[in-house]
Amino acid sequence: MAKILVIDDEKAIRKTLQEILTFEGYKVDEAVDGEDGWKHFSENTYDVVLCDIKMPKLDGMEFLTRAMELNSDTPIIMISGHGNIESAVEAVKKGAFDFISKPPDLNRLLITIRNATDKNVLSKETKTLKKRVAKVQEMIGQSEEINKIKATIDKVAETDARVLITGENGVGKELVARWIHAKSNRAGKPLVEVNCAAIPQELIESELFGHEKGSFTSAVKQHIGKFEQASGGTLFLDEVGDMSLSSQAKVLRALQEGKIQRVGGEKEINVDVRVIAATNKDLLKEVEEKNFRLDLYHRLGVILIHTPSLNNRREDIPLLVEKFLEDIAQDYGQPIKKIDKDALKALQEHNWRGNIRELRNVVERLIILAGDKIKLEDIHNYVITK
Ligand SMILES: Nc1ncnc2c1ncn2[C@@H]1O[C@H](COP(=O)(O)OP(=O)(O)OP(=O)(O)O)[C@@H](O)[C@H]1O
Repeated sequence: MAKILVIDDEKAIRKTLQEILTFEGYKVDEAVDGEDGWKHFSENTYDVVLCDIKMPKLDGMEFLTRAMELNSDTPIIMISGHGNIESAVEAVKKGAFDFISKPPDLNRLLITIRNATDKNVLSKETKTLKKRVAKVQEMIGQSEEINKIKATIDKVAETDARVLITGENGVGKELVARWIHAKSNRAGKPLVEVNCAAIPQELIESELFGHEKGSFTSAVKQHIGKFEQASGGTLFLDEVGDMSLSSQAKVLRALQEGKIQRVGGEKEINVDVRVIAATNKDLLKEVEEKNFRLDLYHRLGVILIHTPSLNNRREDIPLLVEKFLEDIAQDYGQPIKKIDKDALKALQEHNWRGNIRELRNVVERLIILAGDKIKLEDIHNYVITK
Protein backbone atom coordinates (compact mmCIF):
# COMPACT_ATOMS: atom_id res chain seq x y z
CA MET A 1 0.00 0.00 0.00
CA ALA A 2 1.53 3.33 -1.03
CA LYS A 3 2.18 5.76 1.81
CA ILE A 4 1.45 9.46 1.34
CA LEU A 5 2.42 12.41 3.50
CA VAL A 6 0.03 15.38 3.38
CA ILE A 7 1.51 18.65 4.61
CA ASP A 8 -0.93 21.55 4.86
CA ASP A 9 -1.69 24.07 7.57
CA GLU A 10 -5.38 24.20 6.58
CA LYS A 11 -7.20 21.58 8.56
CA ALA A 12 -10.11 21.40 6.09
CA ILE A 13 -7.78 20.58 3.18
CA ARG A 14 -5.94 17.94 5.20
CA LYS A 15 -9.23 16.34 6.18
CA THR A 16 -10.53 16.25 2.61
CA LEU A 17 -7.29 14.79 1.26
CA GLN A 18 -7.07 12.28 4.09
CA GLU A 19 -10.63 11.05 3.37
CA ILE A 20 -10.22 10.80 -0.38
CA LEU A 21 -6.83 9.11 -0.29
CA THR A 22 -7.72 6.66 2.46
CA PHE A 23 -10.82 5.74 0.47
CA GLU A 24 -8.60 5.11 -2.55
CA GLY A 25 -6.52 2.68 -0.50
CA TYR A 26 -3.50 4.83 0.35
CA LYS A 27 -2.04 5.08 3.82
CA VAL A 28 -1.95 8.75 4.79
CA ASP A 29 0.06 10.69 7.39
CA GLU A 30 -0.79 14.32 8.11
CA ALA A 31 1.53 17.15 9.05
CA VAL A 32 0.20 20.53 10.23
CA ASP A 33 2.95 22.75 8.85
CA GLY A 34 6.30 22.66 7.06
CA GLU A 35 8.28 21.95 10.18
CA ASP A 36 6.02 19.09 11.24
CA GLY A 37 6.15 17.85 7.63
CA TRP A 38 9.93 17.91 7.65
CA LYS A 39 9.98 15.89 10.90
CA HIS A 40 7.72 13.22 9.34
CA PHE A 41 9.64 13.19 6.09
CA SER A 42 13.06 12.83 7.64
CA GLU A 43 11.98 10.04 9.98
CA ASN A 44 9.84 7.95 7.60
CA THR A 45 9.76 6.80 4.02
CA TYR A 46 6.91 7.94 1.82
CA ASP A 47 5.96 7.02 -1.72
CA VAL A 48 4.54 10.48 -2.42
CA VAL A 49 4.37 13.81 -0.56
CA LEU A 50 1.61 16.40 -1.05
CA CYS A 51 2.85 19.75 0.20
CA ASP A 52 1.16 23.12 0.46
CA ILE A 53 3.28 26.02 -0.76
CA LYS A 54 2.28 28.75 1.66
CA MET A 55 2.66 27.69 5.28
CA PRO A 56 3.91 29.20 8.51
CA LYS A 57 7.23 28.22 10.08
CA LEU A 58 8.79 26.33 7.18
CA ASP A 59 7.12 27.07 3.85
CA GLY A 60 6.58 24.58 1.03
CA MET A 61 9.45 25.84 -1.12
CA GLU A 62 11.92 25.51 1.73
CA PHE A 63 10.57 22.03 2.51
CA LEU A 64 11.08 21.09 -1.14
CA THR A 65 14.67 22.32 -1.15
CA ARG A 66 15.52 20.30 1.95
CA ALA A 67 13.67 17.22 0.74
CA MET A 68 15.49 17.26 -2.59
CA GLU A 69 18.79 17.38 -0.73
CA LEU A 70 17.83 14.49 1.54
CA ASN A 71 16.19 12.16 -0.92
CA SER A 72 15.37 13.32 -4.40
CA ASP A 73 13.62 10.03 -5.19
CA THR A 74 10.34 10.70 -3.42
CA PRO A 75 8.01 12.56 -5.74
CA ILE A 76 6.69 15.77 -4.17
CA ILE A 77 3.46 17.27 -5.44
CA MET A 78 2.93 20.91 -4.48
CA ILE A 79 -0.49 22.23 -3.60
CA SER A 80 -0.87 25.81 -4.73
CA GLY A 81 -3.46 28.36 -3.64
CA HIS A 82 -4.87 31.09 -5.86
CA GLY A 83 -2.06 33.57 -5.64
CA ASN A 84 0.92 31.27 -6.04
CA ILE A 85 0.80 29.46 -9.35
CA GLU A 86 4.11 31.09 -10.20
CA SER A 87 5.68 29.55 -7.12
CA ALA A 88 4.22 26.20 -8.15
CA VAL A 89 5.88 26.44 -11.54
CA GLU A 90 9.09 27.47 -9.83
CA ALA A 91 8.77 24.42 -7.53
CA VAL A 92 8.50 22.08 -10.52
CA LYS A 93 11.65 23.63 -11.93
CA LYS A 94 13.35 22.93 -8.61
CA GLY A 95 12.42 19.26 -8.79
CA ALA A 96 8.82 18.95 -7.54
CA PHE A 97 7.02 16.21 -9.44
CA ASP A 98 3.96 18.35 -10.29
CA PHE A 99 1.50 20.69 -8.68
CA ILE A 100 -2.24 20.76 -8.13
CA SER A 101 -4.38 23.81 -7.42
CA LYS A 102 -6.62 24.41 -4.45
CA PRO A 103 -9.34 23.30 -4.10
CA PRO A 104 -8.03 19.98 -5.45
CA ASP A 105 -9.86 18.49 -8.40
CA LEU A 106 -10.43 14.86 -7.48
CA ASN A 107 -9.56 13.29 -10.84
CA ARG A 108 -6.49 15.39 -11.42
CA LEU A 109 -5.31 14.69 -7.89
CA LEU A 110 -5.62 10.93 -8.23
CA ILE A 111 -4.02 10.83 -11.67
CA THR A 112 -1.10 12.94 -10.46
CA ILE A 113 -0.59 10.66 -7.46
CA ARG A 114 -0.81 7.57 -9.64
CA ASN A 115 1.81 8.98 -12.01
CA ALA A 116 4.02 9.89 -9.09
CA THR A 117 3.90 6.42 -7.54
CA ASP A 118 4.64 4.85 -10.93
CA LYS A 119 7.64 7.14 -11.34
CA ASN A 120 8.89 6.28 -7.89
CA VAL A 121 8.79 2.53 -8.52
CA LEU A 122 10.47 3.02 -11.87
CA SER A 123 13.24 5.25 -10.61
CA LYS A 124 14.07 2.86 -7.76
CA GLU A 125 14.29 -0.07 -10.14
CA THR A 126 16.29 1.97 -12.62
CA LYS A 127 18.81 2.87 -9.93
CA THR A 128 19.47 -0.69 -8.85
CA LEU A 129 19.68 -1.78 -12.45
CA LYS A 130 22.05 1.01 -13.37
CA LYS A 131 24.29 0.03 -10.51
CA ARG A 132 24.41 -3.50 -11.83
CA VAL A 133 25.00 -2.45 -15.40
CA ALA A 134 27.69 0.04 -14.51
CA LYS A 135 29.99 -2.84 -13.71
CA VAL A 136 29.74 -5.38 -16.48
CA GLN A 137 32.15 -8.19 -15.86
CA GLU A 138 35.07 -8.48 -18.19
CA MET A 139 34.62 -11.06 -20.91
CA ILE A 140 37.65 -13.29 -20.59
CA GLY A 141 39.00 -15.23 -23.55
CA GLN A 142 41.37 -15.06 -26.52
CA SER A 143 39.89 -17.91 -28.50
CA GLU A 144 38.69 -17.31 -32.01
CA GLU A 145 35.11 -17.87 -30.85
CA ILE A 146 35.28 -15.25 -28.11
CA ASN A 147 37.00 -12.75 -30.38
CA LYS A 148 34.28 -13.26 -32.94
CA ILE A 149 31.63 -12.63 -30.30
CA LYS A 150 33.37 -9.47 -29.09
CA ALA A 151 33.59 -8.18 -32.66
CA THR A 152 29.90 -8.89 -33.24
CA ILE A 153 28.98 -7.11 -29.99
CA ASP A 154 30.92 -4.05 -31.13
CA LYS A 155 29.16 -4.05 -34.48
CA VAL A 156 25.59 -4.56 -33.27
CA ALA A 157 25.61 -2.68 -29.95
CA GLU A 158 24.91 0.74 -31.41
CA THR A 159 22.19 -0.41 -33.73
CA ASP A 160 18.80 -1.26 -32.33
CA ALA A 161 18.88 -4.67 -34.01
CA ARG A 162 17.39 -7.50 -32.00
CA VAL A 163 19.82 -10.18 -30.98
CA LEU A 164 19.17 -13.83 -30.24
CA ILE A 165 21.88 -15.44 -28.13
CA THR A 166 22.08 -19.21 -28.07
CA GLY A 167 24.22 -21.62 -26.11
CA GLU A 168 24.19 -24.15 -23.30
CA ASN A 169 23.64 -23.25 -19.65
CA GLY A 170 26.21 -21.03 -18.00
CA VAL A 171 28.29 -20.24 -21.08
CA GLY A 172 27.97 -16.48 -20.83
CA LYS A 173 24.77 -15.65 -22.72
CA GLU A 174 23.71 -13.12 -20.12
CA LEU A 175 27.17 -11.56 -20.14
CA VAL A 176 26.90 -11.05 -23.91
CA ALA A 177 23.51 -9.35 -23.43
CA ARG A 178 24.93 -7.06 -20.73
CA TRP A 179 27.82 -6.02 -22.98
CA ILE A 180 25.54 -5.26 -25.91
CA HIS A 181 23.47 -3.02 -23.67
CA ALA A 182 26.51 -1.42 -22.01
CA LYS A 183 28.04 -0.53 -25.36
CA SER A 184 24.78 0.74 -26.87
CA ASN A 185 23.32 4.23 -26.89
CA ARG A 186 20.80 2.91 -24.39
CA ALA A 187 23.42 2.27 -21.71
CA GLY A 188 22.13 5.13 -19.54
CA LYS A 189 18.69 3.54 -19.47
CA PRO A 190 17.74 0.31 -17.74
CA LEU A 191 18.53 -3.20 -18.84
CA VAL A 192 15.57 -5.18 -17.59
CA GLU A 193 15.85 -8.94 -17.42
CA VAL A 194 13.01 -11.44 -17.50
CA ASN A 195 13.69 -15.11 -16.99
CA CYS A 196 10.80 -16.57 -18.95
CA ALA A 197 11.37 -20.06 -17.53
CA ALA A 198 11.23 -18.90 -13.91
CA ILE A 199 7.87 -17.13 -14.07
CA PRO A 200 4.67 -19.21 -13.97
CA GLN A 201 3.02 -19.07 -17.39
CA GLU A 202 -0.18 -17.52 -16.00
CA LEU A 203 1.82 -14.57 -14.63
CA ILE A 204 4.17 -13.98 -17.51
CA GLU A 205 1.89 -11.62 -19.42
CA SER A 206 1.40 -9.47 -16.35
CA GLU A 207 5.16 -9.54 -15.73
CA LEU A 208 5.89 -8.43 -19.27
CA PHE A 209 3.06 -6.02 -19.94
CA GLY A 210 1.88 -5.03 -16.45
CA HIS A 211 -1.66 -5.08 -15.20
CA GLU A 212 -4.34 -2.72 -13.99
CA LYS A 213 -5.64 -2.98 -10.47
CA GLY A 214 -8.39 -5.60 -10.18
CA SER A 215 -7.69 -7.21 -13.57
CA PHE A 216 -7.41 -10.59 -11.84
CA THR A 217 -7.90 -11.81 -8.28
CA SER A 218 -4.41 -11.18 -7.00
CA ALA A 219 -3.98 -7.89 -8.88
CA VAL A 220 -4.47 -5.73 -5.81
CA LYS A 221 -2.70 -2.79 -7.30
CA GLN A 222 -1.51 -1.57 -10.64
CA HIS A 223 1.71 -3.11 -11.87
CA ILE A 224 4.09 -1.71 -14.45
CA GLY A 225 5.42 -4.49 -16.63
CA LYS A 226 8.97 -5.15 -17.80
CA PHE A 227 8.38 -3.69 -21.28
CA GLU A 228 7.47 -0.35 -19.72
CA GLN A 229 10.22 -0.58 -17.11
CA ALA A 230 12.73 -1.05 -19.89
CA SER A 231 11.48 2.02 -21.75
CA GLY A 232 14.34 3.69 -23.59
CA GLY A 233 16.57 0.77 -22.63
CA THR A 234 16.89 -2.94 -23.29
CA LEU A 235 14.68 -5.86 -22.38
CA PHE A 236 16.55 -9.14 -21.96
CA LEU A 237 14.25 -12.12 -22.45
CA ASP A 238 16.20 -15.00 -20.98
CA GLU A 239 15.09 -18.59 -21.68
CA VAL A 240 12.74 -17.27 -24.33
CA GLY A 241 12.21 -20.83 -25.62
CA ASP A 242 10.21 -21.60 -22.49
CA MET A 243 7.47 -19.09 -23.20
CA SER A 244 3.96 -20.39 -23.86
CA LEU A 245 2.47 -19.98 -27.32
CA SER A 246 -0.11 -17.49 -26.08
CA SER A 247 2.57 -15.28 -24.51
CA GLN A 248 4.62 -15.59 -27.69
CA ALA A 249 1.69 -14.17 -29.65
CA LYS A 250 1.52 -11.15 -27.37
CA VAL A 251 5.26 -10.55 -27.45
CA LEU A 252 5.18 -10.78 -31.23
CA ARG A 253 2.48 -8.12 -31.35
CA ALA A 254 4.46 -5.87 -29.02
CA LEU A 255 7.52 -6.23 -31.27
CA GLN A 256 5.60 -5.67 -34.48
CA GLU A 257 3.67 -2.64 -33.32
CA GLY A 258 5.91 -1.16 -30.65
CA LYS A 259 2.84 -0.97 -28.44
CA ILE A 260 1.61 -2.90 -25.44
CA GLN A 261 -1.54 -3.14 -23.42
CA ARG A 262 -1.51 -3.80 -19.68
CA VAL A 263 -3.52 -6.86 -18.63
CA GLY A 264 -7.04 -5.56 -17.92
CA GLY A 265 -6.17 -2.21 -19.49
CA GLU A 266 -7.75 -0.48 -22.46
CA LYS A 267 -4.98 1.91 -23.37
CA GLU A 268 -2.31 1.16 -25.98
CA ILE A 269 1.05 2.23 -24.59
CA ASN A 270 3.97 3.01 -26.88
CA VAL A 271 7.19 1.35 -25.84
CA ASP A 272 10.66 2.09 -27.12
CA VAL A 273 12.56 -1.03 -26.14
CA ARG A 274 15.38 -3.00 -27.69
CA VAL A 275 14.86 -6.72 -27.17
CA ILE A 276 17.69 -9.18 -26.68
CA ALA A 277 16.66 -12.80 -26.20
CA ALA A 278 18.57 -15.87 -25.10
CA THR A 279 17.85 -19.57 -25.05
CA ASN A 280 19.59 -22.85 -24.41
CA LYS A 281 17.11 -24.58 -26.71
CA ASP A 282 17.40 -25.20 -30.40
CA LEU A 283 14.62 -22.81 -31.37
CA LEU A 284 14.30 -24.04 -34.94
CA LYS A 285 13.71 -27.53 -33.58
CA GLU A 286 11.10 -26.03 -31.23
CA VAL A 287 9.53 -24.37 -34.27
CA GLU A 288 9.38 -27.75 -36.04
CA GLU A 289 7.75 -29.28 -32.98
CA LYS A 290 5.25 -26.41 -32.92
CA ASN A 291 6.41 -25.16 -29.54
CA PHE A 292 7.79 -21.91 -30.89
CA ARG A 293 6.39 -19.49 -33.47
CA LEU A 294 8.51 -19.12 -36.58
CA ASP A 295 7.45 -15.48 -37.04
CA LEU A 296 8.63 -14.67 -33.51
CA TYR A 297 11.90 -16.50 -34.16
CA HIS A 298 12.48 -14.25 -37.16
CA ARG A 299 11.55 -11.12 -35.21
CA LEU A 300 13.96 -11.96 -32.40
CA GLY A 301 16.84 -13.33 -34.36
CA VAL A 302 17.95 -10.50 -36.64
CA ILE A 303 21.46 -11.03 -35.31
CA LEU A 304 22.38 -14.48 -34.02
CA ILE A 305 25.18 -14.97 -31.53
CA HIS A 306 26.14 -18.47 -30.49
CA THR A 307 28.09 -18.74 -27.25
CA PRO A 308 30.18 -21.91 -27.48
CA SER A 309 30.59 -24.43 -24.71
CA LEU A 310 33.87 -24.37 -22.77
CA ASN A 311 34.87 -27.65 -24.41
CA ASN A 312 34.96 -25.81 -27.74
CA ARG A 313 37.34 -23.11 -26.57
CA ARG A 314 39.69 -24.90 -24.25
CA GLU A 315 42.48 -22.36 -24.81
CA ASP A 316 40.42 -19.90 -22.76
CA ILE A 317 40.34 -22.16 -19.71
CA PRO A 318 43.74 -21.12 -18.23
CA LEU A 319 42.78 -17.43 -18.59
CA LEU A 320 39.45 -18.06 -16.89
CA VAL A 321 41.08 -20.06 -14.09
CA GLU A 322 43.57 -17.25 -13.50
CA LYS A 323 40.79 -14.69 -13.41
CA PHE A 324 38.71 -16.75 -10.99
CA LEU A 325 41.74 -17.37 -8.73
CA GLU A 326 42.17 -13.59 -8.52
CA ASP A 327 38.50 -12.71 -8.08
CA ILE A 328 37.82 -15.31 -5.41
CA ALA A 329 40.99 -14.43 -3.47
CA GLN A 330 39.82 -10.85 -3.50
CA ASP A 331 36.33 -11.83 -2.27
CA TYR A 332 37.91 -13.83 0.55
CA GLY A 333 40.53 -11.17 1.33
CA GLN A 334 43.27 -13.79 0.87
CA PRO A 335 46.47 -13.93 -1.20
CA ILE A 336 46.08 -15.41 -4.68
CA LYS A 337 46.70 -19.17 -4.82
CA LYS A 338 49.07 -20.61 -7.39
CA ILE A 339 48.28 -23.62 -9.54
CA ASP A 340 50.69 -26.24 -10.92
CA LYS A 341 51.04 -26.57 -14.70
CA ASP A 342 49.80 -30.16 -14.81
CA ALA A 343 46.84 -29.29 -12.58
CA LEU A 344 45.90 -26.51 -15.00
CA LYS A 345 46.26 -28.89 -17.93
CA ALA A 346 43.91 -31.37 -16.22
CA LEU A 347 41.30 -28.61 -15.84
CA GLN A 348 41.77 -27.71 -19.48
CA GLU A 349 41.11 -31.29 -20.54
CA HIS A 350 38.17 -31.85 -18.23
CA ASN A 351 34.73 -32.35 -19.75
CA TRP A 352 32.91 -29.15 -18.80
CA ARG A 353 29.41 -29.77 -20.10
CA GLY A 354 29.45 -26.25 -21.44
CA ASN A 355 29.63 -24.46 -18.19
CA ILE A 356 31.69 -21.48 -16.99
CA ARG A 357 29.72 -21.29 -13.79
CA GLU A 358 30.84 -24.87 -13.03
CA LEU A 359 34.47 -23.90 -13.69
CA ARG A 360 34.21 -21.01 -11.24
CA ASN A 361 32.74 -23.28 -8.56
CA VAL A 362 35.55 -25.75 -9.09
CA VAL A 363 38.18 -23.04 -8.69
CA GLU A 364 36.47 -21.86 -5.52
CA ARG A 365 36.37 -25.42 -4.20
CA LEU A 366 40.09 -25.85 -4.94
CA ILE A 367 40.95 -22.58 -3.20
CA ILE A 368 39.14 -23.77 -0.09
CA LEU A 369 40.28 -27.40 -0.03
CA ALA A 370 43.73 -27.55 -1.63
CA GLY A 371 47.00 -26.64 0.08
CA ASP A 372 49.11 -23.54 -0.60
CA LYS A 373 49.52 -24.47 -4.24
CA ILE A 374 46.88 -26.32 -6.27
CA LYS A 375 48.36 -29.65 -7.48
CA LEU A 376 47.30 -32.38 -9.88
CA GLU A 377 46.25 -34.63 -6.99
CA ASP A 378 43.84 -31.89 -5.82
CA ILE A 379 42.17 -32.04 -9.23
CA HIS A 380 41.82 -35.81 -8.84
CA ASN A 381 40.54 -35.47 -5.29
CA TYR A 382 38.14 -32.60 -5.68
CA VAL A 383 37.21 -32.28 -9.34
CA ILE A 384 37.40 -35.54 -11.20
CA THR A 385 35.75 -37.60 -8.50
CA LYS A 386 34.39 -40.85 -9.81
N1 LIG B 1 33.93 -15.00 -21.07
C1 LIG B 1 33.70 -14.92 -19.76
N2 LIG B 1 34.64 -14.39 -18.95
C2 LIG B 1 34.43 -14.32 -17.62
N3 LIG B 1 33.36 -14.76 -17.00
C3 LIG B 1 32.39 -15.29 -17.75
C4 LIG B 1 32.51 -15.41 -19.16
N4 LIG B 1 31.41 -15.99 -19.63
C5 LIG B 1 30.61 -16.22 -18.57
N5 LIG B 1 31.20 -15.81 -17.44
C6 LIG B 1 30.67 -15.94 -16.07
O1 LIG B 1 30.06 -17.22 -15.96
C7 LIG B 1 28.82 -17.18 -15.28
C8 LIG B 1 27.70 -17.69 -16.18
O2 LIG B 1 27.51 -16.78 -17.24
P1 LIG B 1 26.06 -16.28 -17.71
O3 LIG B 1 25.14 -16.13 -16.55
O4 LIG B 1 26.26 -15.13 -18.60
O5 LIG B 1 25.65 -17.57 -18.54
P2 LIG B 1 24.26 -17.92 -19.24
O6 LIG B 1 24.64 -18.64 -20.47
O7 LIG B 1 23.41 -16.71 -19.34
O8 LIG B 1 23.67 -18.94 -18.19
P3 LIG B 1 22.17 -19.54 -18.12
O9 LIG B 1 21.92 -20.26 -19.36
O10 LIG B 1 22.26 -20.45 -16.93
O11 LIG B 1 21.30 -18.35 -17.90
C9 LIG B 1 28.65 -15.75 -14.86
O12 LIG B 1 29.14 -15.58 -13.55
C10 LIG B 1 29.49 -15.00 -15.86
O13 LIG B 1 29.90 -13.75 -15.38
